[in-house]
Amino acid sequence: MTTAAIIVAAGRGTRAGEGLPKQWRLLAGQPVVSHALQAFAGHLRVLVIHPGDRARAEGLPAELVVEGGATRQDSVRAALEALAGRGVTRVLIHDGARPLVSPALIARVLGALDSASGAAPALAVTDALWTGASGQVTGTRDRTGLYRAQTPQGFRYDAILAAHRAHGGGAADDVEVARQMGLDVAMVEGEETNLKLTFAGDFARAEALMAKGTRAMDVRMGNGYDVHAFCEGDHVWLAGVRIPHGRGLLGHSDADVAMHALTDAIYGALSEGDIGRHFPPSDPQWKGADSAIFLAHAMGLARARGFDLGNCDVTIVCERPKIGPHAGAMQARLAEIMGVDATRVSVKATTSERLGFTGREEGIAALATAVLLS
Ligand SMILES: Nc1ccn([C@@H]2O[C@H](COP(=O)(O)OP(=O)(O)OP(=O)(O)O)[C@@H](O)[C@H]2O)c(=O)n1
Ligand SMILES: C[C@](O)(CO)[C@H](O)COP(=O)(O)O
Repeated sequence: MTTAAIIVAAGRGTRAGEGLPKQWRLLAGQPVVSHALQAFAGHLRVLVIHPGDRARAEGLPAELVVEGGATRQDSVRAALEALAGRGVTRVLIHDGARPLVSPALIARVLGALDSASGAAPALAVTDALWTGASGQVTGTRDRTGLYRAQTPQGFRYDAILAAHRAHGGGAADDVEVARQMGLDVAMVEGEETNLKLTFAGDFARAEALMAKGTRAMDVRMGNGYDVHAFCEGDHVWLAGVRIPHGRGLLGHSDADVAMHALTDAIYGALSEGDIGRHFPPSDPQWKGADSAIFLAHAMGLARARGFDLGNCDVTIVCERPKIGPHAGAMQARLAEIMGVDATRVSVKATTSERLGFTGREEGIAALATAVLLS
């Protein structure tokens, strides 16, 4: 299942006043939209920009950059069209001007999408509602059943693309577009901290929230250890990299001992047992399997629970093959599978000074530690 995250950032931010459009101003040292993009790491991120902002978008963490249109709705439509034919099944549509969206909120929307064609966060209106004119209160309104809509708004991709194509324009958000097409949209609990930067004064509030951390951070740590024996062969797979070697490694899957240790560390951090629980060695379908499947599954479980990888550290114990020349490629491959920046991944190696089974070159061992943050 491929989930795309569309981050709309093609507006001009006129209500926020003079200067750079709000999504390009700095918040905690980074452009506002960069915070929003980072929150969706691991998904196929589409950044929608104004045609004049190409240079500003360079180097931002987005897999696709698309030019938006005159309205928010046009911008979303441009991104949905750009995703056609890419195998996307679900899409999360988020304002680039909401930099404080949390992993837990994203997980709630995705969770609700499992049983609905649309899902979006909202907060019940808690203040009294008035009408007013010329600085005077002119009336009151019943607030029962009224909600403030937030993003990300999540949908089945085909359904929301069809809804946008059929819509005549003028919708405030994608829930309105979806509902006009008869799609059901489930509501999940929004967050006060998930504010949309709209007026100049909102920046100070967002900066303060960032400085103190918007919520208690949940930190989980796990470790993993694995061993595979050498057998006949001409290569080994280690941390997703194929290394020519005079022997192979024995295992039900591709016997990637380093990837298995890391996968177990993530399962450990989630109290989810180990690879054997999720991919039993007795099941023939995993014979010769690419261990990337296991690592991607563990990270998928983590994200479904609102966690992302803080960092991980893998140590491979062997006399040979020499790991140093391959460590960079291993780091890059593990990061790619987990959908994180390579700076969060460390791969190193040690010999055991010719002692024990690794010293006698009977097999390879690997240890890993992973920290998950929510
Ligand atoms: N043509 C547009 C208009 C808006 N947006 C994006 O939609 C989000 C929510 O819109 P809003 O807060 O209204 O942003 P602006 O339109 O930029 O603000 P303003 O109305 O003050 O000009 C923002 O991330 C904005 O960049 C967009 O991608 N394309
Ligand atoms: C989509 C939205 O963020 C939902 O609250 C909002 O409608 C977009 O901002 P705007 O100020 O209405 O353009």
